[in-house]
Amino acid sequence: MIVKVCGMRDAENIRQVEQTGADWMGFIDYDRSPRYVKGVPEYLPASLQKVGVFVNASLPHIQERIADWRLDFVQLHGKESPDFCQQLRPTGVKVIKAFSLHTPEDVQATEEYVPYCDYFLFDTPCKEYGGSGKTFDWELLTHYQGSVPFLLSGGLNPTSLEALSAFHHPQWAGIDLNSGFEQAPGIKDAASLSTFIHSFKQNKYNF
Ligand SMILES: O=C(O)c1ccccc1N[C@@H]1O[C@H](COP(=O)(O)O)[C@@H](O)[C@H]1O
Repeated sequence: MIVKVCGMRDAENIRQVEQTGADWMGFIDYDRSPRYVKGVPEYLPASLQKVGVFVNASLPHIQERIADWRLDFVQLHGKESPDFCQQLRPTGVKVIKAFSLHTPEDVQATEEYVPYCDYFLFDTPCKEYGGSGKTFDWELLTHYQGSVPFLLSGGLNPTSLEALSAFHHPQWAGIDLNSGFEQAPGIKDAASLSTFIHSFKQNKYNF
Protein backbone atom coordinates (compact mmCIF):
# COMPACT_ATOMS: atom_id res chain seq x y z
CA MET A 1 0.00 0.00 0.00
CA ILE A 2 1.20 3.48 -0.91
CA VAL A 3 1.16 6.17 1.76
CA LYS A 4 1.24 9.74 0.46
CA VAL A 5 1.66 12.67 2.84
CA CYS A 6 0.47 15.88 1.22
CA GLY A 7 0.66 19.62 1.82
CA MET A 8 4.33 19.86 2.85
CA ARG A 9 6.44 23.02 2.57
CA ASP A 10 8.74 23.54 5.58
CA ALA A 11 12.27 22.16 5.05
CA GLU A 12 12.76 20.81 8.59
CA ASN A 13 9.29 19.26 8.63
CA ILE A 14 9.89 17.68 5.20
CA ARG A 15 13.05 16.06 6.60
CA GLN A 16 11.09 14.75 9.63
CA VAL A 17 8.25 13.36 7.50
CA GLU A 18 10.77 11.72 5.18
CA GLN A 19 11.59 9.41 8.12
CA THR A 20 7.99 8.34 8.90
CA GLY A 21 7.63 5.51 6.40
CA ALA A 22 5.67 7.56 3.85
CA ASP A 23 6.23 6.62 0.19
CA TRP A 24 5.14 9.78 -1.63
CA MET A 25 5.17 13.43 -0.59
CA GLY A 26 2.84 16.08 -2.04
CA PHE A 27 3.49 19.79 -2.62
CA ILE A 28 0.54 22.05 -3.33
CA ASP A 29 0.80 24.62 -6.11
CA TYR A 30 -2.55 26.33 -5.61
CA ASP A 31 -2.37 29.86 -4.24
CA ARG A 32 -5.72 29.67 -2.41
CA SER A 33 -4.55 26.74 -0.31
CA PRO A 34 -3.17 27.36 3.20
CA ARG A 35 -0.53 24.78 2.17
CA TYR A 36 0.55 26.66 -0.96
CA VAL A 37 4.24 26.36 -1.81
CA LYS A 38 5.49 29.60 -3.31
CA GLY A 39 8.54 29.10 -5.51
CA VAL A 40 10.67 26.01 -4.99
CA PRO A 41 10.57 24.16 -1.64
CA GLU A 42 13.78 24.83 0.32
CA TYR A 43 14.37 21.09 0.58
CA LEU A 44 13.08 18.32 -1.67
CA PRO A 45 13.08 14.76 -0.33
CA ALA A 46 15.55 12.40 -1.98
CA SER A 47 14.02 9.10 -0.94
CA LEU A 48 10.30 9.73 -1.61
CA GLN A 49 8.37 10.14 -4.83
CA LYS A 50 7.44 13.80 -5.28
CA VAL A 51 3.87 14.75 -6.23
CA GLY A 52 2.89 18.24 -7.42
CA VAL A 53 -0.75 19.11 -6.70
CA PHE A 54 -2.40 21.51 -9.18
CA VAL A 55 -5.87 23.03 -9.53
CA ASN A 56 -6.73 24.09 -13.09
CA ALA A 57 -3.15 25.19 -13.80
CA SER A 58 -1.92 25.67 -17.38
CA LEU A 59 0.20 23.06 -19.15
CA PRO A 60 3.28 25.35 -19.42
CA HIS A 61 3.05 26.14 -15.70
CA ILE A 62 2.89 22.46 -14.77
CA GLN A 63 5.79 21.69 -17.13
CA GLU A 64 7.87 24.36 -15.38
CA ARG A 65 7.05 22.93 -11.95
CA ILE A 66 7.88 19.36 -13.11
CA ALA A 67 11.40 20.59 -13.84
CA ASP A 68 11.84 22.92 -10.84
CA TRP A 69 10.35 20.55 -8.23
CA ARG A 70 11.79 17.42 -9.91
CA LEU A 71 8.33 15.83 -9.84
CA ASP A 72 7.59 12.14 -10.31
CA PHE A 73 3.80 12.65 -10.32
CA VAL A 74 1.30 15.40 -10.99
CA GLN A 75 -2.00 15.33 -9.10
CA LEU A 76 -4.76 17.23 -10.90
CA HIS A 77 -7.31 18.40 -8.34
CA GLY A 78 -9.48 20.73 -10.46
CA LYS A 79 -11.66 20.38 -13.54
CA GLU A 80 -8.88 19.16 -15.85
CA SER A 81 -10.19 17.24 -18.89
CA PRO A 82 -9.12 13.80 -20.15
CA ASP A 83 -7.45 15.61 -23.07
CA PHE A 84 -5.42 17.71 -20.62
CA CYS A 85 -4.26 14.52 -18.87
CA GLN A 86 -3.25 13.10 -22.26
CA GLN A 87 -1.18 16.22 -23.02
CA LEU A 88 0.87 15.56 -19.87
CA ARG A 89 1.90 12.11 -21.10
CA PRO A 90 4.96 13.28 -23.12
CA THR A 91 6.43 14.94 -20.00
CA GLY A 92 7.13 11.47 -18.60
CA VAL A 93 5.55 12.13 -15.19
CA LYS A 94 2.81 9.89 -13.91
CA VAL A 95 -0.67 11.41 -13.71
CA ILE A 96 -3.05 11.21 -10.75
CA LYS A 97 -6.53 12.62 -11.41
CA ALA A 98 -8.51 13.55 -8.29
CA PHE A 99 -12.29 13.19 -8.22
CA SER A 100 -14.68 14.57 -5.60
CA LEU A 101 -17.26 11.90 -4.94
CA HIS A 102 -20.80 12.82 -4.02
CA THR A 103 -22.99 10.54 -6.14
CA PRO A 104 -22.59 7.30 -8.17
CA GLU A 105 -22.54 9.51 -11.31
CA ASP A 106 -19.33 11.11 -10.04
CA VAL A 107 -17.79 7.64 -10.05
CA GLN A 108 -18.92 7.04 -13.66
CA ALA A 109 -17.15 10.27 -14.70
CA THR A 110 -13.80 8.54 -14.16
CA GLU A 111 -14.28 6.27 -17.19
CA GLU A 112 -13.10 8.69 -19.89
CA TYR A 113 -9.88 9.35 -17.96
CA VAL A 114 -8.77 5.70 -17.85
CA PRO A 115 -6.35 5.77 -20.83
CA TYR A 116 -4.48 8.86 -19.60
CA CYS A 117 -4.05 8.33 -15.85
CA ASP A 118 -1.81 6.13 -13.72
CA TYR A 119 -3.82 6.59 -10.53
CA PHE A 120 -7.09 8.13 -9.45
CA LEU A 121 -7.57 9.84 -6.08
CA PHE A 122 -11.01 9.89 -4.50
CA ASP A 123 -11.73 12.83 -2.22
CA THR A 124 -14.54 14.69 -0.46
CA PRO A 125 -16.36 17.42 -2.43
CA CYS A 126 -15.62 20.95 -1.15
CA LYS A 127 -15.49 24.41 -2.65
CA GLU A 128 -11.76 24.78 -1.91
CA TYR A 129 -11.05 21.77 -4.20
CA GLY A 130 -9.23 19.81 -1.48
CA GLY A 131 -7.90 19.77 2.06
CA SER A 132 -11.40 19.83 3.57
CA GLY A 133 -10.54 17.49 6.44
CA LYS A 134 -13.84 15.73 5.80
CA THR A 135 -14.49 12.14 4.77
CA PHE A 136 -16.92 11.05 2.08
CA ASP A 137 -19.13 7.98 1.94
CA TRP A 138 -16.70 5.17 0.99
CA GLU A 139 -19.71 3.01 0.06
CA LEU A 140 -19.79 5.02 -3.19
CA LEU A 141 -16.67 3.15 -4.24
CA THR A 142 -18.71 -0.04 -4.71
CA HIS A 143 -19.71 1.70 -7.97
CA TYR A 144 -16.07 1.95 -9.08
CA GLN A 145 -15.23 -1.08 -11.21
CA GLY A 146 -12.47 0.50 -13.29
CA SER A 147 -8.93 -0.72 -13.93
CA VAL A 148 -7.02 2.32 -12.65
CA PRO A 149 -5.71 1.93 -9.07
CA PHE A 150 -6.77 4.63 -6.61
CA LEU A 151 -5.72 6.41 -3.44
CA LEU A 152 -8.29 7.01 -0.74
CA SER A 153 -8.31 10.60 0.49
CA GLY A 154 -10.30 13.17 2.43
CA GLY A 155 -10.20 13.71 6.16
CA LEU A 156 -8.01 10.75 7.11
CA ASN A 157 -6.66 11.27 10.63
CA PRO A 158 -5.16 9.32 13.54
CA THR A 159 -8.57 7.76 14.33
CA SER A 160 -9.10 6.39 10.78
CA LEU A 161 -7.21 3.08 11.19
CA GLU A 162 -10.23 1.01 12.16
CA ALA A 163 -12.31 2.26 9.22
CA LEU A 164 -9.38 1.65 6.86
CA SER A 165 -9.02 -1.91 8.19
CA ALA A 166 -12.64 -2.58 7.28
CA PHE A 167 -12.34 -1.10 3.78
CA HIS A 168 -11.84 -3.40 0.80
CA HIS A 169 -11.61 -2.76 -2.92
CA PRO A 170 -9.59 -4.61 -5.58
CA GLN A 171 -8.17 -1.35 -7.01
CA TRP A 172 -7.35 0.27 -3.69
CA ALA A 173 -3.64 1.17 -3.87
CA GLY A 174 -3.06 3.57 -0.99
CA ILE A 175 -4.01 6.52 1.18
CA ASP A 176 -3.38 10.25 1.19
CA LEU A 177 -2.78 11.96 4.55
CA ASN A 178 -3.07 15.70 4.88
CA SER A 179 -4.88 18.11 7.21
CA GLY A 180 -5.79 15.38 9.73
CA PHE A 181 -2.14 15.16 10.78
CA GLU A 182 -1.34 18.86 11.01
CA GLN A 183 -0.15 21.01 13.89
CA ALA A 184 -0.67 24.07 11.67
CA PRO A 185 -1.46 24.40 7.94
CA GLY A 186 1.45 22.78 6.08
CA ILE A 187 3.15 21.53 9.26
CA LYS A 188 2.67 17.81 9.96
CA ASP A 189 2.97 15.98 13.28
CA ALA A 190 5.76 13.60 12.29
CA ALA A 191 5.45 11.45 15.42
CA SER A 192 1.75 10.92 14.86
CA LEU A 193 2.35 10.13 11.18
CA SER A 194 5.06 7.64 12.08
CA THR A 195 2.80 5.76 14.50
CA PHE A 196 -0.11 5.76 12.06
CA ILE A 197 1.90 4.68 9.01
CA HIS A 198 3.63 1.92 10.96
CA SER A 199 0.26 0.52 12.13
CA PHE A 200 -1.30 0.88 8.69
CA LYS A 201 1.58 -0.95 7.00
CA GLN A 202 1.64 -3.65 9.68
CA ASN A 203 -1.93 -4.72 9.04
CA LYS A 204 -3.20 -7.04 6.36
CA TYR A 205 -2.91 -4.49 3.57
CA ASN A 206 0.87 -4.59 3.56
CA PHE A 207 1.43 -6.29 0.22
O1 LIG B 1 -4.73 20.58 1.03
C1 LIG B 1 -5.12 21.52 0.34
O2 LIG B 1 -5.13 22.67 0.78
C2 LIG B 1 -5.56 21.29 -1.08
C3 LIG B 1 -5.98 22.38 -1.81
C4 LIG B 1 -6.38 22.22 -3.11
C5 LIG B 1 -6.38 20.97 -3.69
C6 LIG B 1 -5.98 19.85 -2.98
C7 LIG B 1 -5.58 20.00 -1.66
N1 LIG B 1 -5.20 18.90 -0.91
C8 LIG B 1 -5.57 17.57 -1.22
O3 LIG B 1 -6.84 17.33 -0.63
C9 LIG B 1 -6.95 15.97 -0.30
C10 LIG B 1 -7.66 15.76 1.02
O4 LIG B 1 -7.08 16.44 2.07
P1 LIG B 1 -7.64 16.30 3.58
O5 LIG B 1 -7.14 14.98 4.11
O6 LIG B 1 -9.12 16.32 3.53
O7 LIG B 1 -7.04 17.44 4.29
C11 LIG B 1 -5.55 15.41 -0.35
O8 LIG B 1 -5.54 14.55 -1.50
C12 LIG B 1 -4.65 16.54 -0.63
O9 LIG B 1 -3.71 16.16 -1.61
